[in-house]
Amino acid sequence: MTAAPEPRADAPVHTGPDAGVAPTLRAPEKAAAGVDFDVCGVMAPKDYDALLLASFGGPEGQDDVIPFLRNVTRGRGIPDERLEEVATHYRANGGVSPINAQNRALKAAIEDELAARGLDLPVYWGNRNWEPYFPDTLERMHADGHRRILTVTTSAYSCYSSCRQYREDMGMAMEQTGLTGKVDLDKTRQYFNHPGFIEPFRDGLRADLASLREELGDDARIHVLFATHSIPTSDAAAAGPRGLAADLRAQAGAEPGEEGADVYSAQHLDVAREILAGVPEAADVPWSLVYQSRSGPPSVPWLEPDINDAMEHLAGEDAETDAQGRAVAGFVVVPLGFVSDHMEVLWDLDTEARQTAADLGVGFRRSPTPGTDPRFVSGLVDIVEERLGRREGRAAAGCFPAWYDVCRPDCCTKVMRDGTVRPTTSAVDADVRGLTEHEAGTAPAGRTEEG
Ligand SMILES: CC1=C(CCC(=O)O)c2cc3nc(cc4[nH]c(cc5[nH]c(cc1n2)c(C)c5CCC(=O)O)c(CCC(=O)O)c4C)C(CCC(=O)O)=C3C
Ligand SMILES: [Fe+2]
Repeated sequence: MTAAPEPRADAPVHTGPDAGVAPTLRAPEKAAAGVDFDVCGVMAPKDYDALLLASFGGPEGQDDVIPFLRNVTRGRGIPDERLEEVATHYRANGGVSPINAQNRALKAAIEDELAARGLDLPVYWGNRNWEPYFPDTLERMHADGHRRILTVTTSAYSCYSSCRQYREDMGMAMEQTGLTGKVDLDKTRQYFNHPGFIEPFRDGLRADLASLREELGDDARIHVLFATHSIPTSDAAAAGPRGLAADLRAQAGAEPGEEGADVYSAQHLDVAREILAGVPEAADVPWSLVYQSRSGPPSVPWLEPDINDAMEHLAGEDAETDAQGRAVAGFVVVPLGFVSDHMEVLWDLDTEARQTAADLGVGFRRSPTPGTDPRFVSGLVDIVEERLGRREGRAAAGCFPAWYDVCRPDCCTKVMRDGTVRPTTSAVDADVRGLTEHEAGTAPAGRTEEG
């Protein structure tokens, strides 16, 4: 048995939206004519005939909880004790995840926005882990006559769980339903850096800082925690297209394993800075990027520090005071990793982290996620309009350009425990294995890869 590594409790502390070394992506190369994507991952506009809102899914009652958790963790070796533990989060809420109601509301908001723009594009909803499942939704869409489907997911960043796993589950659903080759199934770009995703967080941070200052006094030391989902460090290292993490490390001077040395944490740091750049009231407030909702065996390293460990480190008995001799008096938590206030937010932040703050005797605020904020909804529809060829330019804030419509070679790869690589949609992996990136641009999009 190898001992599990000590969890890291401290997070690098930053002040202000200091840009650091801005990473840039490789200069785009243009693909050969006649293909519908180029090496930069921009897909030529298509006349899509339906939208698929793709999400995680969640249980609708106590009887659904364990079957849902088995779906989520199938084949990934999450210990039963962890499932029982996570089940209690859902059980405390009547066995109901808030995520389905949130997705119904988001779907309705997208429909309204499409209608307001005169776009006649029916919206369907499907999930990875609960009803309505992808295969059922895709069969329905096909039966309703749709052949060119554009998917919008409720996941903003790049990593296996937030991007590729969606594409794989859609690829599996296409094979399972026999729709491969009969239906075009594309996916919108990851939108972590779209202004419509970022702006709502600014309002939340501004309001929560003000309210915490009102409670604690203007001189109180406040620390902002930008919280996202932890992932295995191996997933973080593999996030984004092949080679990009190495480019980032070279440009940012970060060592492997350090914050910003992988695409996942670099995207989050950049969004944190962009949120701060729009909140002058937070200019002098120290902040950190922290992680939540770790699972999996302790022997497998995940991104750290955990939010609770970081709070303890920053505000516990052994914490250091600042130059004015002040201890941390309160935390504002900005859940920048999430799209809606689902169970991971309600439990891990509003229940656990809030309790940690209470135990430490410090103030606590948790800012809202974008949810159905009109700016967020409008941003998603802007991205849809990009893909329909109805919109010039691809809005993107911060130091990364607009992300890829078509995932780049080896993007967020994960080899399954049984050694297989699963089919995907919206990617070029199979086509470029063993080829140069440029040659990849001549291969047809959407082919499946064999393990
Ligand atoms: C990056 C990321 C996001 C953010 C991006 C996005 O939003 O997509 C996310 C979202 C979510 N994660 C969710 C729930 C769960 N995630 C789990 C497990 C895992 N998540 C992972 C990563 C992520 N997860 C990983 C690497 C695992 C372990 C391996 C695996 O099994 O893949 C487990 C299993 C039990 C456990 O926690 O160990 C559950 C129940 C819900 C639904 C909440 C609700 O019901 O309201 C949502 C939106
Ligand atoms: Fe990806």
